[in-house]
Amino acid sequence: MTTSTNGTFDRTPLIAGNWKMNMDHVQAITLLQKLAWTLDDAKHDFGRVEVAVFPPFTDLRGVQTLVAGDDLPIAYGGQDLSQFDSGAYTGDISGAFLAKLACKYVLVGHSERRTIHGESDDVINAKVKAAFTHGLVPILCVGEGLEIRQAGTHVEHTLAQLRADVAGLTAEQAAQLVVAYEPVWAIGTGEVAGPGDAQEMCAAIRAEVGTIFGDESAAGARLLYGGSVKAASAAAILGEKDVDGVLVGGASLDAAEFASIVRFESHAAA
Ligand SMILES: O=C[C@H](O)COP(=O)(O)O
Repeated sequence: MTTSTNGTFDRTPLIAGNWKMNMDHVQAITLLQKLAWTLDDAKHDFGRVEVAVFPPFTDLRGVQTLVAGDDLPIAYGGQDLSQFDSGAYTGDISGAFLAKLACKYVLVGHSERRTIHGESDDVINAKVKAAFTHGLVPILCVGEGLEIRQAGTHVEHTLAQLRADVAGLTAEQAAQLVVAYEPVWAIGTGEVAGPGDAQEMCAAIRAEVGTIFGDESAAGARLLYGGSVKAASAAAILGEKDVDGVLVGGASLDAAEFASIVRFESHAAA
């Protein structure tokens, strides 16, 4: 199966910016406007390389208003959702609320949710299903910690997470899924997994999706790499054939840096 060869992509690349717990609702508007202007100046072709941002929940209404008002071709989504639809779940956010705000995507199972909030694969599996129930595309995050990487069992570990998190999906849902491989040891540390590491895992994930759901799902699912991605490191990672995009944390808070990650990919694809 071919994915990206000489700049031709079988799947639309996705460059996603996870703002984490940064940017209040006022700062969010400034950042998004700057990003939109920078990409507009660069004549970015959004049909060729998709751009999405993941602001905190409190920013989403403002983001929706700006995107709709200025007709911005930038997608957005929540950083998490509840596995439940509604009810007595203090502090949680329903996928229905995200859908009502015209979110396209939602992050599920980010390593910070797994470690800080103790989310299990069962919960993450329920959240992936809840996303589909509400018409959101889940960006499922998987990846190993440093000890597992050092033990050399990172592929096995990550595929076990994947299997648990996608259990019970249909082949059609799996074909729409986005999976972000984020080695925990590379998140916010400045340590970037090499392009070869990203490709190794993305190829393994694609093969596993094929084994579970069939070839069509494997060909449709988009696989991202995340972990200390900067403009300087993005191009080489995005040049790997099974890597369909990047999930960017820190560097997405700087409009110019994030835009150059997006633009480099656009140029590579041209
Ligand atoms: O969701 C994004 C990842 O956690 C990567 O974050 P980072 O680019 O700051 O390392």
